Amino acid sequence: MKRRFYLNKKDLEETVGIYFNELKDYFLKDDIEYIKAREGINRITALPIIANENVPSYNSSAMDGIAVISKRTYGANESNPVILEKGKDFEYINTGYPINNPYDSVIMIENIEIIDDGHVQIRNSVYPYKDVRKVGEDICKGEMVFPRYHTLTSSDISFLMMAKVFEIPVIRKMKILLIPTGNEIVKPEELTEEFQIPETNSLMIKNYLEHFNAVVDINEILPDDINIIKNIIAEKIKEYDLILLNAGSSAGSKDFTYHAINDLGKVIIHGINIKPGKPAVLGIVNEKPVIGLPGFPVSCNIIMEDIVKPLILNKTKYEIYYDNEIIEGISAKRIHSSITEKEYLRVGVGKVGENYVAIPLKRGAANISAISKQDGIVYIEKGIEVVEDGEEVSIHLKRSKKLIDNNILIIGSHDLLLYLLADFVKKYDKNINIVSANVGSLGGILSIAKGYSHLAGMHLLDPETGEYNISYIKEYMDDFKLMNLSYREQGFIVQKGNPKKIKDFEDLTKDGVRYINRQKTAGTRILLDYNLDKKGISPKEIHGYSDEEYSHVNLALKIKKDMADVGLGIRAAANIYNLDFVPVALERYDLLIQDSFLNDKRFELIMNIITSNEFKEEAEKLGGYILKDTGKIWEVVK
Ligand SMILES: Nc1nc2c(c(=O)[nH]1)N[C@H]1C(S)=C(S)[C@@H](COP(=O)(O)OP(=O)(O)OC[C@H]3O[C@@H](n4cnc5c(N)ncnc54)[C@H](O)[C@@H]3O)O[C@H]1N2
Ligand code: MOO
Repeated sequence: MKRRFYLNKKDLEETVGIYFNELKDYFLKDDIEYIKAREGINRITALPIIANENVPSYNSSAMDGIAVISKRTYGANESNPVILEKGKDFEYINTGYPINNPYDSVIMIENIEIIDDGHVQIRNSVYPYKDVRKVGEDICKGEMVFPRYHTLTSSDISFLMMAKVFEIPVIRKMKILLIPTGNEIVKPEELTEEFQIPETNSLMIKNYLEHFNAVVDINEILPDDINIIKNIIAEKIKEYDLILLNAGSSAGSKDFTYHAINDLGKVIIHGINIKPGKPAVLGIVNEKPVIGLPGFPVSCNIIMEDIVKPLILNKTKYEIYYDNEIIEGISAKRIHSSITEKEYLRVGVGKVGENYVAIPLKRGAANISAISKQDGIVYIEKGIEVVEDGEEVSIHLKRSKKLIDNNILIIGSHDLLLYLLADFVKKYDKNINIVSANVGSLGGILSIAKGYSHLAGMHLLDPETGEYNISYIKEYMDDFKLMNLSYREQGFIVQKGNPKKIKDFEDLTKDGVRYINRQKTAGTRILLDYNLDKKGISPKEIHGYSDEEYSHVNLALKIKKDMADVGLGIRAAANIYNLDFVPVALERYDLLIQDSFLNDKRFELIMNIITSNEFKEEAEKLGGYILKDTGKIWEVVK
């Protein structure tokens, strides 16, 4: 056999690029298996995971104290206490207990004065749902718990249990076969001669790769016989996802790795410009990778770290979490904190222009979703009452900075297509996460103007022109680019069969109709107020006008749970709960784009996704979406 010289060595990055490109189809094909969610630690979701239950599943008390009817507490203050009667105005409850009609709020036991067995007195009024964990606060049934390619952590597993997801599709663990070769190589425990070499690499390789969730089998040691080596590769490649040969990668008279691989398949690269590690052989047999690792342990280890590890991460979409880096960033929100305690604020993080931006996640002690979403923690020290928006903060990262640099921040109005987009983005680049925050359309404009987000969703109707969004944005920005995501149907979300016969805005004022509203910064709220104004209806005439929810899905859930009869929202949210829907408007939902993001590769990816037929088909399945202008861009200059 001819000796093999490997003179045309390439740089490492180029090598990995060429090799991984040849393995494109191998990486694209996911091997999926279904497992018990409770056994899912460290596994990677293979498809989006949808919640089967609301978390929490009922309105529950967040404190020990009394359940009250908030209205009956109004007017209470230091000099004018209000007396409440047990059974009529309040009931004693503990943390976690359900809050049932007619009660809608909780007062902590510390804040009440007990008069006698049947009466208490309070000196502070409470608003509705104070210290109540509302049903679906963490996640609503039908919402996405995780997109595909999410590596499950310990808290994620508990979150899945709460959302009643008991079986999950995950990426099958990679099966790797390691074949030690060499006449002089023997098991360390069986050494008899001085010139024999203990076979120590395989343990190093196996123990290292198991960190990344791989299952590694060690073959018996093969002699330097090309036919024996070839036969084993040909047989085992049917069963394994990757074969590693050790050693025989260089130019010795018995170095058969190159020939064995090339005879059975194809060697893509032999020789890399690194030291140690240069003689590595990177090949493909049966469309699967077969790699010749150099024999010396350090050389072998370098190829493991720089080629085999990224290969496993690419194939299985496994994400490595780190939690030790501290970076400086700015807060995207004004945050009030307790002066007497140090607060651990969980945040999503992204890099917008030159700044790292920290977006506060849900703060409640019960909001497990915030652990799943956290990129880092900002500690707000004792004695600090307020962190201003834009103020510098130190962020203690919980995920690797390299991945956080890829995060796309979308702040603004809530829309279900953003979940779909998050999953598609993962599908095409597992290293990109979408971090979204729901602050309403107006909040979205501000987040772009202040440099806190890459994209912002909005749907703001200008009643004077009938145009969407542009006139509102102009109040804050002179030059900007706006892109259409979709048109969507807005309307009255009502109980199945529309028992209260809601057809128009006038019907909201009818006796016995309980309305549920959206928060003031929401485009949907503006749509309501615009219509009320046009029809001369005063908000006071609408029962429940001051009850607010922060998303379409949470609003629909309240109607499903019979906590309200009607609310304004999108058709897709009504569909999730099989509620009825009375269309009111077809509105334009756009994404405002941060300047520095326009020429970003990630923006190109988003464009490619949303204009694809695959995305459109999935979007239309949700109901109420029309994607005729999706991807269209409006450019506004002063
Ligand atoms: N004429 C040339 N000779 C060599 C070159 C070269 O460019 N021209 N490259 C050198 C470099 S660099 C390296 S690295 C080694 C790699 O050699 P191989 O991958 O072919 O490995 P072997 O020759 O079969 O073994 C070398 C050495 O590795 C240790 N070894 C092998 N298997 C194991 C194992 N399972 N456990 C522990 N240790 C192992 C052992 O010490 C072997 O002697 O080639 C240079 N030669
Ligand atoms: O390149 Mo070798 O891997 O120096 O020992």
